[in-house]
Amino acid sequence: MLRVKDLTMRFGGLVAVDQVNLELKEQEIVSVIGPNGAGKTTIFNCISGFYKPSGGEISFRNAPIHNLPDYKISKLGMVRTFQHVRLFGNMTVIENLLVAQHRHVNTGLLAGLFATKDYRRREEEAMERATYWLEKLDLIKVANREAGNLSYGQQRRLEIARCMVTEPHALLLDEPAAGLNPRETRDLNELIMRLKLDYNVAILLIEHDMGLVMDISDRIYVVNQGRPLATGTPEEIRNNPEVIKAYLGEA
Ligand SMILES: Nc1ncnc2c1ncn2[C@@H]1O[C@H](COP(=O)(O)OP(=O)(O)OP(=O)(O)O)[C@@H](O)[C@H]1O
Repeated sequence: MLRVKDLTMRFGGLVAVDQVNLELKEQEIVSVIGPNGAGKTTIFNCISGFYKPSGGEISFRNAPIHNLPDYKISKLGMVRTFQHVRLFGNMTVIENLLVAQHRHVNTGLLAGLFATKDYRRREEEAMERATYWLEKLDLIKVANREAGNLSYGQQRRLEIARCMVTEPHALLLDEPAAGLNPRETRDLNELIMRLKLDYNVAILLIEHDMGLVMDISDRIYVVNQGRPLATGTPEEIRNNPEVIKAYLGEA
């Protein structure tokens, strides 16, 4: 579904990502791990169209995407969350989910002005999807609260809901467990598994919580100083001497 070939990203003289290859298949959970500053978020920014890569190729569902801007990539069905929550803090929870869908589906201005039948049907469907995901993510009781007033854990769930209302094929999660307590992390673990199994979403994950990574990943890529270091199953990665050295070297 997603193929990254020889991805390179330079910032001036700094090579933040150096010839990284990566693949995400249907219904897979794949994690990208590595010490701080390894280049993980930069890889995500290139894949999701926030940065234009300096080199390499990225394809999604057999179409090249490395020259596309972020909004076009999300329309193709690949959406992401951010390391630092980015919601519309002054809008209500439900409004955040409706806006996400408006930006995704092109509803013409005229159709909106004249409230055509087709427009009303799409509005209803958007509301149904929003309600469905609020229930799934235990946010229905706060549907009318301003997003900025939610607890941190709720905001992180809302970010995932905001992705899921667009019914994506692939979901990129940037440190979803950061700042969560152990119970919230366990719920997140369960949720990510459900997204894969029940909604057929392929998931690419950046995460520092090794318990979560080892538990849910089908495969793991390790990057160090922008370069690929190892790839394999959780078991293989856990026992890889190069990986152990890279992590211990950091400590
Ligand atoms: N926009 C940018 N301009 C210049 N340098 C950048 C930019 N974004 C990232 N970098 C640099 O690229 C390198 C990789 O950063 P990146 O944020 O991708 O690492 P990371 O693995 O996601 O780190 P962390 O685990 O701390 O989030 C770092 O040296 C960083 O300073």
